[in-house]
Amino acid sequence: MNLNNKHVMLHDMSLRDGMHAKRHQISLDEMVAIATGLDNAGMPLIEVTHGDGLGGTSLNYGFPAHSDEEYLKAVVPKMKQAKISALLLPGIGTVDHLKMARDCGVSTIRVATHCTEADVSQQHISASAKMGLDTVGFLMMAHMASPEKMLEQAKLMESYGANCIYCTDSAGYMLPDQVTEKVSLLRAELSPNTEIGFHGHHNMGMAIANSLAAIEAGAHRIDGSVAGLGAGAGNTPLEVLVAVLERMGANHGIDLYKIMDVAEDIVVPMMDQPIRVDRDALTLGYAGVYSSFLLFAQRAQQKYGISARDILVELGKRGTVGGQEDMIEDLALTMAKEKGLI
Ligand SMILES: C[C@H](O)CC(=O)C(=O)O
Ligand SMILES: [Mn+2]
Repeated sequence: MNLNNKHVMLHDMSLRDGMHAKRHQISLDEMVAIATGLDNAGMPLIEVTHGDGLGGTSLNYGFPAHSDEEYLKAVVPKMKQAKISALLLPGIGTVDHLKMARDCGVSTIRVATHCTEADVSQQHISASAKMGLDTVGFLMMAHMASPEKMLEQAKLMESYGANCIYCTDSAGYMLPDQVTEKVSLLRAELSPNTEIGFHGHHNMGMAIANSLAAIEAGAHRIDGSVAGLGAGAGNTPLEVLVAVLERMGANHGIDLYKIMDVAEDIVVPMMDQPIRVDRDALTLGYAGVYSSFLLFAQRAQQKYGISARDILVELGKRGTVGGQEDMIEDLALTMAKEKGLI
């Protein structure tokens, strides 16, 4: 693989996907400390919001320590060079949330839908594009759609005004060949002005390999998080990816030692649990389950005595997708009844 002189734009997820791993309880001081460290290390783009995007605060998704607005107002003014992005899932976030984020100084809006439901993104993508924001279409659970289906959905998002389309491996299920197939088709068939991005999860230990495959196939924006702070076994660990890109001669613009220090000195000490490929996280990847279901399944295990692994396998069989968090407890309850545990 030759990535020599390839230009890669890294996008940090610690303060958004990492919110899942922290049950949305990151403090304002922690947010500012991580964002400032990343800014100093040269990170060009940092995502800040509830784990489920703008407006995610709810019983279904979890109540955060602070509102999106409080987080954004704390972080944005402290940035010297980094820009801030916000995620928005139609049905959770509204156009009012989008305006609030713009008013707080957010430069990039990423509108996320399940990989076969891009048509629900029209209102938010066009509103963001009309506001002149960097507008990204984020196709989640990409392993559940064929490359052709992904392309069809990506074209919809492009037609609504997105200037970048993401292939999002929400379940950490994909293998490098599948990433290559999907990203190459998007790169070949979308407008040359439309950027391609890749968002990986490390549930099968493939996040670095998948990110490299995506870059080789034409992706320019690559998501990851410091020390992997993110849902499931975490996102692509950025300090590791930076070291690999450095060795491969790619242009990433990040100071390796500075990002290593953010990982080791700030992020790892604030983790509630080690973020690693343990048996539950591995099950997410193996069974193709949405990474943010991990802690929900583990809580259901505590409550009903059914192993998180069994719950996750069943969720995979049923083809559950993001937004169906309420089904996890329901399923655990049914399984516990069937086993005579309650
Ligand atoms: C709302 C999700 O956490 C978005 C994401 O990061 C993914 O699908 O992966
Ligand atoms: Mn994710």
